[in-house]
Amino acid sequence: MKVLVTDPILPDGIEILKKAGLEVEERTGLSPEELKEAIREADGIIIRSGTKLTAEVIEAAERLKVIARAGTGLDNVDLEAANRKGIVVMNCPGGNTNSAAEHTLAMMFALARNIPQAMTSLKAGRWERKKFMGRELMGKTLGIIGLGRIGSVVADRALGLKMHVVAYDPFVTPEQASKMGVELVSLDELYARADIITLHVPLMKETYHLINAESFAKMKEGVLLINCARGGIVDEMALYEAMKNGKVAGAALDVFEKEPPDPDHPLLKMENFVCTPHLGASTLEAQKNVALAVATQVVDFLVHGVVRNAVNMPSVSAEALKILKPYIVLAEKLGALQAQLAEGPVEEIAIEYQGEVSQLDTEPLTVALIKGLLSRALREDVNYVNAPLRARERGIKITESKTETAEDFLNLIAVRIKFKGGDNYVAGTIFGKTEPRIVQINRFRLDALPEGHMLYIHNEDRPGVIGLIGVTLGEAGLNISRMYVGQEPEKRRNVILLSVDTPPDESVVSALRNLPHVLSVKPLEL
Ligand SMILES: NC(=O)c1ccc[n+]([C@@H]2O[C@H](COP(=O)([O-])OP(=O)(O)OC[C@H]3O[C@@H](n4cnc5c(N)ncnc54)[C@H](O)[C@@H]3O)[C@@H](O)[C@H]2O)c1
Ligand SMILES: O=C(O)[C@H](O)COP(=O)(O)O
Repeated sequence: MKVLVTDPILPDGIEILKKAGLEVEERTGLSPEELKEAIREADGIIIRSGTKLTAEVIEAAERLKVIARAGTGLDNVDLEAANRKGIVVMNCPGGNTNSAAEHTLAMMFALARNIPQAMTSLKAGRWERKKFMGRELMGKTLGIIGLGRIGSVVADRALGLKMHVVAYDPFVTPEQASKMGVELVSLDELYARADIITLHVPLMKETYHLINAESFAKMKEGVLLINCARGGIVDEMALYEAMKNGKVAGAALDVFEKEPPDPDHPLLKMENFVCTPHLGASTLEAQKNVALAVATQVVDFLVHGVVRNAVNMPSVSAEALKILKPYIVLAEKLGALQAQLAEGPVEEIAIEYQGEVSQLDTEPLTVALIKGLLSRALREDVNYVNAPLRARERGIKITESKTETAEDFLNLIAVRIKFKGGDNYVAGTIFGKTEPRIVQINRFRLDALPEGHMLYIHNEDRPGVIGLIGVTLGEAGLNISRMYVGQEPEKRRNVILLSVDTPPDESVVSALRNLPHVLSVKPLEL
């Protein structure tokens, strides 16, 4: 079997692959066309952030079984395309955490003491002691957005520097944060209080341009900004404007929306702009960790059939998978639904398996449910193997119970979650042998296929409301492919679950929210 390696990894990893009898083809710097050609005959591919595995490239693969990322971020892999082709996608989270955190600290010091600018000036023959007046970090407030693996290491080191640390992470509880010595605050409070802001969230739909003109307006005058997470989280043109008008006194980026950035990128011309070419994980230690981990994982999978750190596949035998698959899909969707309905960090998940499903091995279902729930927050860092661990790390209590009969269905998976300030109940079943259905959301009974872009609407049960919703969506060019209505007759209230062909944007959602008798509207992705 052949493994294609399209970004540099250390020879230690290559050795492991070869020793296991795998043929290795190392080809870095390929154009998309060359990549399509090279991937055609590969059984496995090892990448870092330099290789873009788009749907088109993945489609070209004829016998690819595994995509393995020597590192963390998987935003350069089209997961949907890999899922469609049944290709296992795995990463090596953790191996470069320390290096990425240390790079963030290096950026913070560089900004606070103008080190790169002062060095450039001195090398140009100048001696400008007055110009490069710096600031101390001790006593300053560091605002961390994303208190995961890297964010927590940055917090720990910053506390050692005697800084105050505040953080925003909607998926972390105040108790977990305070155990780290960090005060959990809202995003607006972080903007208002932080002298330095650093980003440690994955790049996904929800975090794209998270830092934009509006956010800069809420920040302190003279704030410093660091992004060692992913390009695209910061709107670079908005940053340029904020630096030009003095709101941001300095910024340090290790990552760019387009890598490498165009040479005439306006930020590259700013004196108070510090940058590195995506070096967060570029240390011998981190590269050794990820090279060894990625090669061992690929050998384990291709040679021994063992899956580790996969983000898109449960670890069950092929036989059992046939029976469990529809329930795995349902459980994961119930988890994703609960994650999107929750109004705060999840504290408890109680899962009840009723009827036929209670007789099966429900462990992979519970794991899939937790993965569905946590994927909203952790994306590439949660998989079928580590989902329970990640839930435990976050202090989420999980209970599982089974009853042999289900009142109205042959099988039912019911999930109640408690979050700060409330709880939600959802239940789903499998119709026939394979069709997942959501049959209850809180008090509302319905019969909905959980798939794609959906809108979850609460409304008063009055004539004409459904018509108005249809017209509003129609005027926005959104096609309703399915509609489910659940009723609560005593309170004359409905829930409506709509499937739409394309994701509704914020203007459509707010137009729906403003309709008479509509109580709430939530877009969902299932
Ligand atoms: N510059 C580099 O070379 C380098 C190296 C490693 C990782 N990274 C990047 O850093 C990112 C973070 O890595 P990690 O290992 O800490 O991941 P992680 O999954 O451990 O942590 C991410 C945190 O972000 C939080 N989060 C998710 N959505 C959020 C939102 N909208 N607002 C606030 N918080 C949110 C999650 O709850 C989680 O705690 C990776 O996704 C990767 O893109 C960059
Ligand atoms: O997500 C990661 O692991 C980092 O961004 C490292 O990327 P790299 O492997 O391309 O250095």
